[in-house]
Amino acid sequence: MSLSVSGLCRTFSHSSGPVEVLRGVDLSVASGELVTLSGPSGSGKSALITLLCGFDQPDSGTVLLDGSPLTGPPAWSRCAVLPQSLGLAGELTLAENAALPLRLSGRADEVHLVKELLVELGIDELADRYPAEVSFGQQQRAALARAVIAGPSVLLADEPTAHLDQRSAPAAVAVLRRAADRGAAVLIATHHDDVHAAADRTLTLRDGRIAH
Ligand SMILES: Nc1ncnc2c1ncn2[C@@H]1O[C@H](COP(=O)(O)OP(=O)(O)OP(=O)(O)O)[C@@H](O)[C@H]1O
Repeated sequence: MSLSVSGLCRTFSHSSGPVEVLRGVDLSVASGELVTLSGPSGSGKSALITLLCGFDQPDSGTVLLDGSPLTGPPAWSRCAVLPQSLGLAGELTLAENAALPLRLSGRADEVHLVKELLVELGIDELADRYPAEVSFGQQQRAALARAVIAGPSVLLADEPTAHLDQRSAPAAVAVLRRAADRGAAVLIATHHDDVHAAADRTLTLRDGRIAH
């Protein structure tokens, strides 16, 4: 599975008038590739990720998942996302949140994978706590576990190490890298050099387009 984007445009309306944030974004990420997306704050990285996972619709342009046009949020096993807002379910524990993609896709027999992943990310002792009972960085690692647990074909992550310290960030980067090594097309918006260092390529978003 690969991700291919062409001519993606998105303008937001503000009281001061329309703001053209994405002005013809073209990019592709192949299966097995980890690509990082850099760009100044406010350049549209999050807006782009939100379009790529089908949470928002572009004004024009196309998103292809393995050649098929994206028309709305795809199945989690096809395209998983770690959004900046995390979006954990507050009524589920961290372990239940991480296990959700497996349960929703009829793979409850694989929930043992959750424990391994939470150990690797250093949050296994918090497995039975609810999101409101842990720090934002701990929630972020649970959201990362949920994003990778079902082995998605396309993995999108928005600032996945933004709230992690130097002790916990390397494990998160290793989990993202392994997802690519297992065949996912991985696109990560980040400001962090340690994430860029794990990438096969880095793209820069500037003035609404991928800079060349
Ligand atoms: N839903 C929205 N409605 C209106 N404006 C929006 C919306 N989403 C994003 N924007 C605007 O689009 C621009 C890009 O925002 P975005 O969050 O994508 O930037 P970013 O590159 O991810 O920034 P950062 O690195 O700070 O996270 C900003 O000017 C923002 O105000």
